[in-house]
Amino acid sequence: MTTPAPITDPRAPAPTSDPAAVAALSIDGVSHAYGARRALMDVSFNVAPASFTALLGLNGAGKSTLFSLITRLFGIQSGRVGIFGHDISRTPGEALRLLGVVFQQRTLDLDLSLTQNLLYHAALHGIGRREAAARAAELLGRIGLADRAGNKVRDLSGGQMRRLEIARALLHRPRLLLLDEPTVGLDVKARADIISHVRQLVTEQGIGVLWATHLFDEITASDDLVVLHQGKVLAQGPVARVLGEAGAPDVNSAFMRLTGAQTMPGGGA
Ligand SMILES: Nc1ncnc2c1ncn2[C@@H]1O[C@H](COP(=O)(O)OP(=O)(O)OP(=O)(O)O)[C@@H](O)[C@H]1O
Repeated sequence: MTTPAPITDPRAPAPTSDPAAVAALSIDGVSHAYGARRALMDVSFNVAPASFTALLGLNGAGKSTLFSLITRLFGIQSGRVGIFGHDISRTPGEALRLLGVVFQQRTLDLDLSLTQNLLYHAALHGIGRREAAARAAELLGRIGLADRAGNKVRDLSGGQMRRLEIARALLHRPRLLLLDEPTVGLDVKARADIISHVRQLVTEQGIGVLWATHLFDEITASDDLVVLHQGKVLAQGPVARVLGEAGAPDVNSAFMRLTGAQTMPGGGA
């Protein structure tokens, strides 16, 4: 992959005297219920710009529900979600323009080429065809798939499809990227490639990342961590602080102590 150029998007939020003061994502007192089933209870946390925040939780913790609220698939029942200070309920256009998403389920059209998938998505964002073609070519180069541009997506491996989905999520140059368990079903090498690619987006382009996972080994000491369990945030902050507060030597043990779990969500599978 080539070194990406920094993004200079005129639609990025106006700089403030302290840009770090504006969270890439702010979740403030968000609750959600499916009928009588309460999926999220008073969830609050922030994702800083240029940070990698891991949202760690077992199946059913509420991660996908939270993503559905942030992306406005579901209406917000209570609480507030902001993206770079834009309330997603009150100014959704401004907020969503700054957001890129990779959903848990693949959403590529398998019978279209890689380029066609990207151009289709760019058109949905109102990006002109010439500009879209240039961005698509650049992004395919970055994910090492330039030589496959005209191939059908059906012929890609699972890891290559994921990389293409990440490229697609970046086409409109978002400043915040959400990924919902993006390495599920991938082999060890493909997982490592995806994680290192996304970490590069943080360090080289300043993108704020929220990475939902149930796998401890995807989390590193320099990350921010949110532990979500049965719809509640049990701990949050830099990994070192969470470990200190839990009195645990590693994320695995901290998770066990915080949740009282007897079995672990997985560390390497
Ligand atoms: N459409 C729905 N109708 C009713 N209950 C739902 C619905 N979607 C999710 N739930 C419930 O809400 C809770 C949170 O589920 P959610 O899918 O958000 O968790 P998750 O952490 O993303 O887990 P997974 O990784 O398995 O998707 C679970 O108890 C789940 O059964």
